[in-house]
Amino acid sequence: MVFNWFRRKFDRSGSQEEEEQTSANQDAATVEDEETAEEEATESDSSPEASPQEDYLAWAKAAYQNIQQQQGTTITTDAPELESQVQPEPEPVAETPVEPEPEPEPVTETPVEPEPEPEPEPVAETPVEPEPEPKPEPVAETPVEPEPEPQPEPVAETPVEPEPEPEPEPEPQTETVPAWMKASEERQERLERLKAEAVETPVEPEPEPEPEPALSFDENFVWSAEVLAAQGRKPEDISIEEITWLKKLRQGLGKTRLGLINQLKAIVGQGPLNKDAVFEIEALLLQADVGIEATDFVIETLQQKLRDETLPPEEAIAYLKQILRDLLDKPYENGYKPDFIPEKDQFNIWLMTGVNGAGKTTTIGKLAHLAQKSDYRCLIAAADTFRAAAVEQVKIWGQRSNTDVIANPGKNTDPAAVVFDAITAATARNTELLLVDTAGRLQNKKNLMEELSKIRRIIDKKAPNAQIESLLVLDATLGQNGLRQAEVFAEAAQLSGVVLTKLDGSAKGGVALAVVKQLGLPIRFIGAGEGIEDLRPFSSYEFVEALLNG
Ligand SMILES: Nc1nc2c(ncn2[C@@H]2O[C@H](COP(=O)(O)OP(=O)(O)OP(=O)(O)O)[C@@H](O)[C@H]2O)c(=O)[nH]1
Repeated sequence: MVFNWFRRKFDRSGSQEEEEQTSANQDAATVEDEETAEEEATESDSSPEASPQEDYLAWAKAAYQNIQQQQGTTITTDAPELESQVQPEPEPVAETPVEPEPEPEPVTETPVEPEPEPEPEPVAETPVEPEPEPKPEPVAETPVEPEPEPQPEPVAETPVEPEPEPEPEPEPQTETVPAWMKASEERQERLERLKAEAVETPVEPEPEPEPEPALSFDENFVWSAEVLAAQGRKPEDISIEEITWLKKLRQGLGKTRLGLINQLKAIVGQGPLNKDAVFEIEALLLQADVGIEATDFVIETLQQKLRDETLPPEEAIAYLKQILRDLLDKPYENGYKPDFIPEKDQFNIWLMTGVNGAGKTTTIGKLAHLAQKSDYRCLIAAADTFRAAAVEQVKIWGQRSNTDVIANPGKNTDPAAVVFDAITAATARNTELLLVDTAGRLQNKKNLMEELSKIRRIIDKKAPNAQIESLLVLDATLGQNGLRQAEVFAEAAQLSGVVLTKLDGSAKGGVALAVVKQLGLPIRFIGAGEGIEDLRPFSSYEFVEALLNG
């Protein structure tokens, strides 16, 4: 079954929460009437005072059964066992946190791939032979690396390093680089890119778009179901992809949430905020990289409310959530359209900008995959010609997402020329979404502006009727530093919004609020992992729930 993420329904305002909750309760009751009469469900049905939590639980069960049916009952976990798991409040979730798969990544070997096919085979050979076969030279094949050293895979992000092998330093690699490679900066960059690539390839062997992997009726499932129910969704409309994503989002924001929620609960709900409380909240928010402007705004708004009314902690937190959602949705009041969906049967061009390393290429691959899955005709333009390696990297993601890539094989080609070619190809193929990779590392703002505006000119001339959007890709782990870089892009490109990447495992999830407050841009997509499925459209409701709900 194809699930269209672009057209997925979700509540943006969160303002209908109560209304939706009632409707969720009704839905749950209806399904229970029709479906198997589980004791629990019957209880909540018959009790006119069923707590919202019980209702959500019933709703979650109905959704769970529905997904089971969709999947031909491949899921094993028994619902009864669930009761015991779900009753406890979401508090202790803390353990589940982050690192969805602390795989040790057998990165080292892969880098040499000249054309790392999306197929898992190349990696399959390399890994440590399970059986010490009597074969003569099992190891001999792997080391045939032509150029870069077996290398230390410094890949800063993945601190997983299985075994610090004999070569611990990231430096030695510089020494061992052949002289010809040191010769030019371009070569150095190429080497860097190969290393970066090494991180991605191993992701391959993971089960990718598999829909069935981790579905069990556990606390995460119930949490996800509650989030969906609160947005007015019906149990029969829920897709396993949504549950999988919400779980990932919640786990990804685990670190940030842990740093916030318990302390906040303890502080708010004690009446008007005194000086100490203000300091504490300020420190908590700044620690989560919410930024000064957004932090001030949040505290002021909260303080105002708490001066007017005495709220118990739960209500104070609910109000705080509302403040955060309003802040995240603010750009829609300032001219940015709330829906960010490529128009079907029209030509849409999305320019992807951002500094190298922010996750631009990965995002393009994930977006292409999302577009393919949502039934769009998609094409990628490899217009980051500033770094030769970037083109190869985009091509790999093109293969992974089954999307053609238009590139110019020449060196130092004009990016605008690549865009020109890509538009020609897109027009001939009746493409609906053209994703354009652009250079992130130009020497200065002037160059960047010139290049982006040249690309825009070409697009305007060659595709005057296209719907053009410009997205800035930002690395959440950089927090405030990333924002500084972003300001340059915000000036250079007429941005339509931001893609926030690497939210998984970052304790700086609050940077989303800083992005919106400081740049005035809406967040359009968020990335919470390196896999092709790990990027989804942004929902302020779901984000805030993942940030502050147990
Ligand atoms: N954990 C995590 N890693 C990510 C995410 N998005 C991207 N990455 C990783 O970030 C690293 C850099 O990603 P790229 O897509 O190459 O970034 P880029 O430099 O902007 O792309 P180029 O301009 O082609 O260099 C890679 O190792 C990605 O796997 C994410 O959401 N979560």
